[in-house]
Amino acid sequence: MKSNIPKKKVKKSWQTVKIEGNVINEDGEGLEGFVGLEVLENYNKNLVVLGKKKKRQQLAERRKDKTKKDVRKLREESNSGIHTDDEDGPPKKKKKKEKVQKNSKKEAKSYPGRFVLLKPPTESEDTEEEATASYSDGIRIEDLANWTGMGIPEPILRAISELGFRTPTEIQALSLPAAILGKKDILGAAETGSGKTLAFGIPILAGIMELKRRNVKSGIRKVKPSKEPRPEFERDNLTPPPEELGDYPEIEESDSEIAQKPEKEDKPLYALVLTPTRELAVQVRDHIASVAKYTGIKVAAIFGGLSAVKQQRVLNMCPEIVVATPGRLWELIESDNSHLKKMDDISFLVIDETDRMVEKGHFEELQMLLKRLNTDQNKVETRQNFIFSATLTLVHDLPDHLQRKNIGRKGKIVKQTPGMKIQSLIESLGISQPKVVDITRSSQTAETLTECRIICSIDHKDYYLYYFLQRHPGRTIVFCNSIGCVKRLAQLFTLLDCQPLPLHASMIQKQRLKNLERFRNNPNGFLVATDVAARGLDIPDVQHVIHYQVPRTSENYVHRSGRTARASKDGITIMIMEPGEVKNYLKLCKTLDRNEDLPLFPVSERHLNAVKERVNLARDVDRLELRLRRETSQIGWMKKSAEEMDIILDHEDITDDDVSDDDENVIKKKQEKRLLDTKRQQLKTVLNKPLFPKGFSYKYPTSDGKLALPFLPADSSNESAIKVVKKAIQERKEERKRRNKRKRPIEETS
Ligand SMILES: Nc1ncnc2c1ncn2[C@@H]1O[C@H](COP(=O)(O)OP(=O)(O)OP(=O)(O)O)[C@@H](O)[C@H]1O
Repeated sequence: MKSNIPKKKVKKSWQTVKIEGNVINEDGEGLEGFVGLEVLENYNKNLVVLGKKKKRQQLAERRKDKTKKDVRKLREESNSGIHTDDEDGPPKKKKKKEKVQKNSKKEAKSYPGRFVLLKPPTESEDTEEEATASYSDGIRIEDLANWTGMGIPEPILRAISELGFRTPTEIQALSLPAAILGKKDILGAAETGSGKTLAFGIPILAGIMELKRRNVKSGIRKVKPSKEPRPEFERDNLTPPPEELGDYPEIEESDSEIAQKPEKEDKPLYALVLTPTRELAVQVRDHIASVAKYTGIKVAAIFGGLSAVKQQRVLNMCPEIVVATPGRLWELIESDNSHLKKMDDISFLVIDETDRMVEKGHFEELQMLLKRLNTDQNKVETRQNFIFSATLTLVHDLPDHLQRKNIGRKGKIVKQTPGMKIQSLIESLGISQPKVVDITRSSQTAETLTECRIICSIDHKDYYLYYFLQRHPGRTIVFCNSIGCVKRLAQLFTLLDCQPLPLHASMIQKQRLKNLERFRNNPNGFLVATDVAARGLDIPDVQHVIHYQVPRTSENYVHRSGRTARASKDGITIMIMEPGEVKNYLKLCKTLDRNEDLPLFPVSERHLNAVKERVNLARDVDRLELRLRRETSQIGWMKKSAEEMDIILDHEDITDDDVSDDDENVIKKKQEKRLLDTKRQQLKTVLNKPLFPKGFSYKYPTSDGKLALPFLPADSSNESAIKVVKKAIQERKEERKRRNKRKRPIEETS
């Protein structure tokens, strides 16, 4: 239905409305209960009807005031690097007035006056409606108040609201205003899982929107005015009508490398995000794309292991943001990809996991890329850079050989400080006076992370790992130091029916992504990985991280452990260490500022025997299978070569199909096969029995290798791993207190 009321007459109070025909139904029935009509502006089906416009205006006003204040503050703070073109400054009063008028005209044009049949609200109902006014289906306007004043454009806020993020995380709150309003380079260090991706993702999207609005192809710090009218959907702080938003392509969660609808158009390449691993590139793309949902900005991921031709095609769609691993990116640059030719003009550069990316001997392509990007000083100055990692400011002791060099030397080689590390990064990456946001704790790990260890002989590691997996089901990642170790564990734990999912660099990329997806989808998923999965991967609800071997560097420990306890959730990390690894462990404790040993994880000794029986049987099966496989493949290879060379093989080289039953080798092989069948059967039988019958007590291994009894209740069978450790720590504390109390009277009497 349409109102005939001229727009001028529309007021916010009740009005008489001239209507044609019946408003209820054609025969006039159903008018009982009809009380009145209200005239509405800006009515649309997705928004709550009453008071909406008022609410929106108030919110826009509040945001504008805060934004103005922030801009003023940032301008005062910043001493360089910020362009102060007139157009960049706060809009002049007259212009602003004109703009507001223009906008309201546009609004009036796009929202024809409508009316709706409503029961007149009572005072209290009206208030109630205001309070529950929905910004999106999930979050109320009030709930996004924490995101205001940072210069985040409305379409991004809308996506944030849909993601359910009510408050910016600390790193986001500290980085966003400086990045969006101040156009500062950001060097951000914050614990794992603290939301660093959006700390650079949101400013990039906001910056691209600004550049598009101003019709500028490159250089966020050199913003120029545009005579073009601002597109409706990009009006900051104003809710775009859902009819309009509906026309924008929504991001499809799919396997494709591009997260939005393909579109053939020659658009600038605004931003480049570099990540150290392929899986991280995919994840960062998806994360940014989820926030870009209503901006129309496209994000693509370019990484090795998948078809380069396919990725060329993706780039031909001109995504504004490219997330890439350095190797594949360089390969495509060298192949003269037309979209990547625009790389020299990018306005935003992100180097995620920077400390890893700039490590010597890694990512030579990154150095080449930086050299190219930093050739033109004008472009360097107008580009905004983001340097992020959880271990950006982590510094190490001098290595032994340098410490020895220092003996008797005058100009001593000094240990690098976090400040020195930052300075050298700034110099090597060619960034200008960044805002440094370092909110890492001295321990470097997340506050919600519980850390502990298990000490055992190298041979017993499998027992403890199997024990843990059986005793504490839940999404678990086991990290190893080598691909060989991952392969061995994957084999062994498959035999033990644990369904491990391996992930390492020599697997084919499709399988890597598939395994990660399977892990993500299984609440009891068990991923066995090398450090390729250590950095950045954000898999929800990983409960346990196990270091099967002490990591080689403190950084690896921090990042591996950071796959759990993310976004303020609890998590536990357990280091399984053998005596040969103690030296590395101590070094790690020193670098990470640990004054005390990590607590020991409680293990029930009683059940270790059953665990050993299973693991030993699985090991036997594994060994026998491997031997038979080797023999078979060796014979196959010899037969193939013999055929090719047209020669006849000796008896002992040929399979049992080709020789008589009394051949010694054949007899041996048959015996092995029988043994393998028996072992398989035995393993099957023990795996069918429950390992942990209800009700048992814990014991945990002490540093001298003996198993001590922590003071735990007899039946702790349903407790989580975190609870078990926390209890053990508490009990140890109390035991220490008791011991000290017992000692004191003796000391006092002596
Ligand atoms: N403001 C927010 N509120 C709630 N959750 C958020 C917010 N911002 C990001 N997240 C979520 O927090 C999780 C961790 O974010 P992200 O992966 O960006 O962390 P990170 O700091 O980059 O971690 P890492 O150092 O391991 O790479 C993600 O699941 C993300 O969706």
